[in-house]
Amino acid sequence: MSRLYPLGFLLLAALLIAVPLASGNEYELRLFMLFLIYAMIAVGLNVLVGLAGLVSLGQAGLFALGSYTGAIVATRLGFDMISACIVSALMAGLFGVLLAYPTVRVRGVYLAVVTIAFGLIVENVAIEWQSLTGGTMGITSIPAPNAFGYRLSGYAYYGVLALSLFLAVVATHNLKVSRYGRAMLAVAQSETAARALGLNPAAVRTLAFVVAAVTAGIAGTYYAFLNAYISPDIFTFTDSIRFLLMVILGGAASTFGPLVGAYILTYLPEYLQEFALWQKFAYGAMLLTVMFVLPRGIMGSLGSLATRLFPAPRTAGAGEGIAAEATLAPHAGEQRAELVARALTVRFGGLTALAEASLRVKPGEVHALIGPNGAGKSTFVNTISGFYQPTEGAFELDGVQLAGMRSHEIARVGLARTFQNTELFGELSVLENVMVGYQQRLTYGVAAAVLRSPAMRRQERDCRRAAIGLLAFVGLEDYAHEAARFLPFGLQRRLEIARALAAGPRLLLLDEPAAGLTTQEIDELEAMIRRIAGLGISVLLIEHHVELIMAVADTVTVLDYGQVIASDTPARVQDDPRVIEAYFGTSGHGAREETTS
Ligand SMILES: Nc1ncnc2c1ncn2[C@@H]1O[C@H](COP(=O)(O)OP(=O)(O)OP(=O)(O)O)[C@@H](O)[C@H]1O
Repeated sequence: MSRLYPLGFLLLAALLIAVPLASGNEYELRLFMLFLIYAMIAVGLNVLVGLAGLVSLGQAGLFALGSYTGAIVATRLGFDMISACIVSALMAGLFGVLLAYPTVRVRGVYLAVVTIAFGLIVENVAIEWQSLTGGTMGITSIPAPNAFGYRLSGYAYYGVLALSLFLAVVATHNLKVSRYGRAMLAVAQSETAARALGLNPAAVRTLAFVVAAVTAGIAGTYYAFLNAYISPDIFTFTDSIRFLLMVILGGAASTFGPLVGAYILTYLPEYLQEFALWQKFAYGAMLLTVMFVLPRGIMGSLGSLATRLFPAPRTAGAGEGIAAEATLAPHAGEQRAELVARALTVRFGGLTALAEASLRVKPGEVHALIGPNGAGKSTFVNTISGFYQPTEGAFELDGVQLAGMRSHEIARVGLARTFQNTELFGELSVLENVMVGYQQRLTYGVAAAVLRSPAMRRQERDCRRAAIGLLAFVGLEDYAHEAARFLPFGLQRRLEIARALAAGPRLLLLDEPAAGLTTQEIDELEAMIRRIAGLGISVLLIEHHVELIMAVADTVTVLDYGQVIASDTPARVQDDPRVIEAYFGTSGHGAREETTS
């Protein structure tokens, strides 16, 4: 599929050049320029909706903000169109940050309501703040499009719009295939896993909101200059719905989809005008039909079809990968990590899930944490990885105090984890899942991503090669381009381990990695844990599978009712009467048998 993108960009450029040559009159050209402006909004909104998975129904508010800002600085301060665009981009970007803030607490339908409220507020401010906005009369006599003191002719202005749209499509596409696009997709699919890999969801979502806001703001200023007149009734809630529909109809997350959606939703109402009475009905019915037949939008569905017809090889290119040992050793080999938890207490209301639990994972060892159901193992894991905050107590990794840190900050210190119920990014490929794990080691910025700078390409290449090597390490190189959700369960568990390793941890926390695996898969897991430990990575293993623990653990700590009742070598622990008592309620049985969870 990626081979088709250059062709798509070429086709888009050819179309943008051909249209003004082919358009018969000024009205046609003007309508096409309106489409270019709407397409710009849709392309930016696609980053928010398609990549970050957030729904905004307030885009008309940002469009209005850009329009009014541009119109005000142009009419009152004499700014030319380019300077007006810069001011409105900054203004809209600022509001993008403000709009992103509620996502810390609300998502889905609640976020949609917040964005609707924003759109309504902008509309009302535009009506009520008469001295600035002209109230319902709006702002008239906006100067003709101009740049650097020169007035732009109709065709020159078309050129500016076409170039801006083309650059917006290229920039958002580059963002999509960079670490930022991957981060957005990852956060949208599993925020928990993304945090555990060191991604800050708030920052990722803010970037998506800012991109969507800035493009809408610039489009707004272009609109004001095209129309020479703006008023509040041009930016209604219905427009916000239309912008969102452009993205969904064209194909959310696809590079060219929003253009197709914007084209249809700009021209369709025009074509349907002759059916006066039936116009709205026909419009709605057509949309419904398309969405029913093509649920992933037009370009999204075409993309899926192309992938089915011309499937890419599932496996990664032979010899492309960097050996996992080379990727992991510099981070783990030199300094083996020590985790120390001191008197950790976690209470949920009246229930004490952990009671002054202390534990020390010695540098380079495999340390197993066991205990009957409800003993507090998951609570311990979730606490030291930052998903729960301890009520009391402290814990540190190589002397760095972790208590009070958030999960993504702890991940960045060098602790990576897997999950009891696997938390993969299901829609991403197996390779991309591991590349998200590698994310923290990439250092290029947003500008480098948008421009596809040499540094960005080099780092991406290294990331890809390291990810392929890690897939080979866990035996998944043959599934590199398969969507993660299609992997059998046993392989999903392995993928989670590869992804966690990609983060370059010094301590790897495996939460019941053997649950649901076959005997053969457990044997392979055992070998894998040994190899990981062999690289100098300390491992904390939460497990019920006694045989596995006996085989790989250097130390076993036993929890019961939130308290540590034993911590010793596997052999000593399994003969400890308190442990036998905890597991069987009597000291008469041996604890050698495998327990079940
Ligand atoms: N978020 C939570 N809110 C309230 N109580 C919780 C929460 N998480 C765990 N608990 C309670 O804390 C106690 C310890 O649970 P935890 O899940 O840590 O045990 P576990 O040893 O991991 O059990 P299992 O082997 O079944 O996974 C249980 O009584 C559980 O009900």
